[in-house]
Amino acid sequence: MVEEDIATNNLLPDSDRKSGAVKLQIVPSQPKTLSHLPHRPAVDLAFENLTYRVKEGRKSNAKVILKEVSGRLRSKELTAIMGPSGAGKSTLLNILSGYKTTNIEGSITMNGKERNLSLFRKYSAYIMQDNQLHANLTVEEAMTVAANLKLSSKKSKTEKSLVIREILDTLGLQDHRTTMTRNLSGGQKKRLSIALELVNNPPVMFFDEPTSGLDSSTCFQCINLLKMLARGGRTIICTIHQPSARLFEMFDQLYTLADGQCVYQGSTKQLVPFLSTLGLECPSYHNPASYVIEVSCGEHGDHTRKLVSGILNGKRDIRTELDFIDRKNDASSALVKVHTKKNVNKNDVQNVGEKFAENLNANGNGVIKTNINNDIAKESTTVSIPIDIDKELDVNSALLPDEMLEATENPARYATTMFHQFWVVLKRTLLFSRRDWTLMYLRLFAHVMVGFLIGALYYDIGNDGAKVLSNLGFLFFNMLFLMYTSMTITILSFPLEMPAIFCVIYVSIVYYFTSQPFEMFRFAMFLTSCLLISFVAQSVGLVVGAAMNVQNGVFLAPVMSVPFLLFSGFFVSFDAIPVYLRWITYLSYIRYGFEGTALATYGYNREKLKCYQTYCHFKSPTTTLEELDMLDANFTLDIVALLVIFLVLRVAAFLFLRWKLRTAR
Ligand SMILES: Nc1ncnc2c1ncn2[C@@H]1O[C@H](COP(=O)(O)OP(=O)(O)OP(=O)(O)O)[C@@H](O)[C@H]1O
Repeated sequence: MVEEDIATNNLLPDSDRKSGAVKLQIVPSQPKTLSHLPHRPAVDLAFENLTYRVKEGRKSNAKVILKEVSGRLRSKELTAIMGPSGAGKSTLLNILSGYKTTNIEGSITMNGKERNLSLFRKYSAYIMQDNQLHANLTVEEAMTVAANLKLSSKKSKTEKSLVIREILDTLGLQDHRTTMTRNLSGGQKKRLSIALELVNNPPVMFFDEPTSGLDSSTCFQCINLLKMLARGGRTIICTIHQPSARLFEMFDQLYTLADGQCVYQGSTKQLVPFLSTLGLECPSYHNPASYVIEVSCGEHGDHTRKLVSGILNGKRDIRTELDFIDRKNDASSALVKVHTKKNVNKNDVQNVGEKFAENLNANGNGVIKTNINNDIAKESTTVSIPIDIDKELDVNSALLPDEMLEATENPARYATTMFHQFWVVLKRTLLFSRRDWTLMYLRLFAHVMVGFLIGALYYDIGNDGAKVLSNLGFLFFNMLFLMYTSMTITILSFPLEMPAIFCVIYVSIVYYFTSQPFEMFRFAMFLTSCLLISFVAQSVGLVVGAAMNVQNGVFLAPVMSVPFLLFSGFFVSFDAIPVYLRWITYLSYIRYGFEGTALATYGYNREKLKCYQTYCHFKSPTTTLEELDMLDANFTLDIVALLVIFLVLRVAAFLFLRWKLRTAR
């Protein structure tokens, strides 16, 4: 990563020293080559008459969030999407990135052709504001997971390590490769988010407020990095809230929205002259970025309509001064030309002015003053930055020339097989489990503690004919304990962890201390029932976690379990349940688990229990099963039922997740 060395005054030329200016030297500290990444074509994006509506309340009420906006985003350029709060920046970014796909009208093209969404998703990355990093992985581990998921499994381990090393070097994270991601600074986290996406070498990268939460120096480094990525041939688009003048001038292009319409599209340098053509003079020493937001907010009067028509709601693109004064071409026909012309050089930024040139006069605005200059960025800042960005940040991005796009148009959607992805994610999950203290040790502690407590409470009752009812209470408690410990943890910490080990430990402790029959097959049956209850309960947690938010889930999952507990056969035997309610017992997974453990302990011709009193009603295990209406029960059926419920719940969890993702779009 680029590092800033603020040189002391004595390193400055005499003139600067006298004026008190501090020079900021940008020193590239790392080699910047990304030559081992997969090759990708450069991608230009264009959108035309984009309208986005959301339904509010009754069907007839549709809120229009984007109103027929057009625009173009080019490779090799760093584009900022700016605008007042609520203007529609995030909405536009979500639509362009393919994150939102419904209720959209208008067209989006990729290198002049209609966008193929699945191809585009492969070629683009969307880095959200809150860095979605896994706290319990080191930088290198996180990168390895990304490389294993995103790079072809044909690539060897060494090749993948080379890619990782190269990216970490370029982004200045090599020294932090063994640091846990939770310990990284804000700027480093942002860089790691970018590094993780770079593995796939996406030619288009979207950033939602990449500078939020960063101090000014880190903001500068972050935007510098984005610029470096753009210079490598990528199309970099980010939303940004009122950047400083210094930051603003680092962007190549600006796309400004106000109230869902485009009020400016063009180079950052042309913003002030353009506004001036409409009679909006940005005062000297005023940040142009602030000024355009102020204008968009209506602080200088209502100019939105004037700006929208001045820029043709994004159909115009102000790249050079010529774009204001060229009256020869008709705007709409010029645009049509761009969209239909087959051999247009999409990356030729120099030609764009011509492509989008149109008659400003149509809007009743005169020729601009060409010498208008807002030089706040140059003169009011005491820190000048002598950086030749194009030279310093020369990144070989491994992007393909345009003509090779055809050859790569139909790549497989994922670089690796589903099984391989599953394996990588499983390994990562196991690693999390090992490292997550609360998840691992607290749960282990809870299971061991409760195991010993139950062992002490029900000590040696399993073979006592006088304590059979207590023993049944113990069997039922097992169901309760395993159900709640497995269920709630998945609602809270989606995705699933491994409840099996804890279940085995707990069951071994309580089985021994409560003196259940010491026969291997009975223990195996007991353990199988308990394990399946854990898995089923965990799946209930997954369904609830996938279907609703944590607050509702934590409340609803236990509440929803109450009927299953009531109909488990412990509180009311099957025959005593009203006929019209009996069907619920067939859905009660607790019933199958309880029945399984009861059969394991009292079924299969177990010999009579010991009796230390004159009369023990439950001396014969058959009597117990008879009282529980389990004489005809079948252990295999219980296991099959639990397996079916488990599978149904897993499928339901998957469907809920898919539904949730779809509705978010
Ligand atoms: N699903 C929705 N239902 C109703 N209104 C919505 C919905 N999504 C977005 N909006 C509205 O659309 C407008 C644009 O929202 P968006 O999040 O794109 O704004 P923004 O420019 O990114 O704002 P900010 O800078 O504050 O994040 C807002 O007024 C918002 O309330």
